[in-house]
Amino acid sequence: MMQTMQQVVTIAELRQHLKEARRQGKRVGLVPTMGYLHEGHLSLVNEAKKHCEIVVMSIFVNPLQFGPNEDFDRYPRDMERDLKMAASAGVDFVFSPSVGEMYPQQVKTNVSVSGVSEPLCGRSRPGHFDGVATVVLKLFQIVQPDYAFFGQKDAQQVAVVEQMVRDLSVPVTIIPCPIVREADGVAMSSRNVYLSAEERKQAAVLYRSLQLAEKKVASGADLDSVRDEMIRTIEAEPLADIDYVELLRYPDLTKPEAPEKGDRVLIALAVRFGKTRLIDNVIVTV
Ligand SMILES: Nc1ncnc2c1ncn2[C@@H]1O[C@H](COP(=O)(O)OP(=O)(O)OP(=O)(O)O)[C@@H](O)[C@H]1O
Ligand SMILES: CC(C)(CO)[C@@H](O)C(=O)[O-]
Ligand code: BAL
Repeated sequence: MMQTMQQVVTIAELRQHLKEARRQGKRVGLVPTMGYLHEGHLSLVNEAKKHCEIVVMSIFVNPLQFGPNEDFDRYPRDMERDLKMAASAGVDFVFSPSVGEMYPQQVKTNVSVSGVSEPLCGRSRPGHFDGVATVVLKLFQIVQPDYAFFGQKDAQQVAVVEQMVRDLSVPVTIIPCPIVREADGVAMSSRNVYLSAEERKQAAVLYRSLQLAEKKVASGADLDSVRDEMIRTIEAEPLADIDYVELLRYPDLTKPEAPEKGDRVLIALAVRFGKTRLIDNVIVTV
């Protein structure tokens, strides 16, 4: 019989439910999100259901990972809609704590992963990955999942979480999941709702530039010249304002002199359209 989904807002209550599930020998999967769900999030739930009998989705807009001038206050939120979508995707528990439940006192502990947190979004959003690592470790402590599911759209986030799990021997298996895209190639993202019609149209250049680069890198082209060509392609759209375009070895995120056969290269970008900052990437094996 299909179990009905439950929304849980306290750590204590969630722990109680999961203790019972674990006692029955069920595997627990965690899908961490910030809500305002779309097909990208639901693909993580689908994957989780393949591995686990119990799927927990967290919905929490984590203030620790937003800079002072970022969009924490205006981040899109719609819990009613999210609950309906999560239920029809087959989530068992939505964990949606308040900020006060997660952080009842000023947080004095910071989880900081050096190296992989530093380039790309780490450079543009100082402190962001400390906030991510801290909340993800806290969610792991609360849920104690067997598996946790993360989208490759945030490829650097996957690298940071995997490094943290290895370094701290966290007993969880991380499953990275492929990027889900709209028909024109734009990666699904909660922040796409901020885009005007014209910005949304021009945003299709991001995946076009990634596809172009993917082909060139796979056939051994020089990485700096691929980067230059991507920048020219993106800048042809008048509303696109580049934050970064980088090609780095994955998952250590170091700059390869010349990639060797078999190396994985992350081609990553962050581009602003008006006030909206979009990220996207592809990973190519040379
Ligand atoms: N298009 C997508 N395909 C696959 N996974 C995705 C996609 N978009 C988000 N995810 C994953 O869902 C999880 C939760 O992400 P989050 O709630 O921040 O969504 P988001 O759409 O990326 O939001 P944002 O607009 O903040 O970037 C992350 O692991 C993220 O990588
Ligand atoms: C993993 C995460 C839920 C932590 O707040 C967030 O960074 C996200 O949505 O990718
Ligand atoms: N998925 C990324 C979360 C953030 O932008 O803060």
